Amino acid sequence: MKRRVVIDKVEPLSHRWAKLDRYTIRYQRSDGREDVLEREVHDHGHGATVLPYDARRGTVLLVRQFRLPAYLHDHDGFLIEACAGLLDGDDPAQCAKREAEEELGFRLANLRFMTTVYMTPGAVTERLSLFIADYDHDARVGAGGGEAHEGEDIEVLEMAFDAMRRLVQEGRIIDAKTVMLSLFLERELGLPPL
Ligand SMILES: Nc1nc2c(ncn2[C@@H]2O[C@H](COP(=O)(O)OP(=O)(O)O[C@H]3O[C@H](CO)[C@@H](O)[C@H](O)[C@@H]3O)[C@@H](O)[C@H]2O)c(=O)[nH]1
Ligand SMILES: [Mg+2]
Repeated sequence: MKRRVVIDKVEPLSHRWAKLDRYTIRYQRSDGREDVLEREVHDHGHGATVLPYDARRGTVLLVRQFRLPAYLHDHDGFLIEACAGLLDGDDPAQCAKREAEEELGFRLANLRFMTTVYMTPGAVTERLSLFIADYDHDARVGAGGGEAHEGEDIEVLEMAFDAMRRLVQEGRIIDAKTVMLSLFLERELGLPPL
């Protein structure tokens, strides 16, 4: 069978922290005709994210940090999110555990893989792996907060899972991975709607 996609040209537009390339492709449409398309693709690697849950206290751990892209578009920029990070050579589960220690200051147990999703498939190559895990206060390994020398300034939030669910329902948690993880944990716990 003839290939539907042929990459004719890749032009680097910016190769700094992330890579932005302009691709010229020949794409065979479903009606059989061929289109020549230009698409700009952003590549900063893949990532992992985790929502830790303390079943005894009914609490979750989240982070709040400044996100410039949100600030530029109708938000104060301080998003409430699940802890997350770029893989940096680790596999997704190792990455989730490492980021939990760096950003939250907790060692996680019983990490459960939920799914891997494309966050922005029209423009960004990233695949993000989602996990839920257990934590408790005996597994504290540090203050959290992230890597200050890399410009991270992360506030750790601990709240009742019900409070998190309300923030999602009210549209005050609007980070996609965080909303997804809230729904996964809700399903895992078999909770009725709020
Ligand atoms: N120099 C430079 N550094 C950057 C830039 N953008 C981010 N960084 C730095 O790169 C690091 C990224 O931190 P991580 O904790 O590894 O990732 P994240 O920003 O939390 O992103 C995670 O969640 C995102 C989705 O919400 C994901 O897109 C991402 O892949 C990852 O999983 C931080 O130290 C940040 O300061 C940039 O344009 N330039
Ligand atoms: Mg992070």
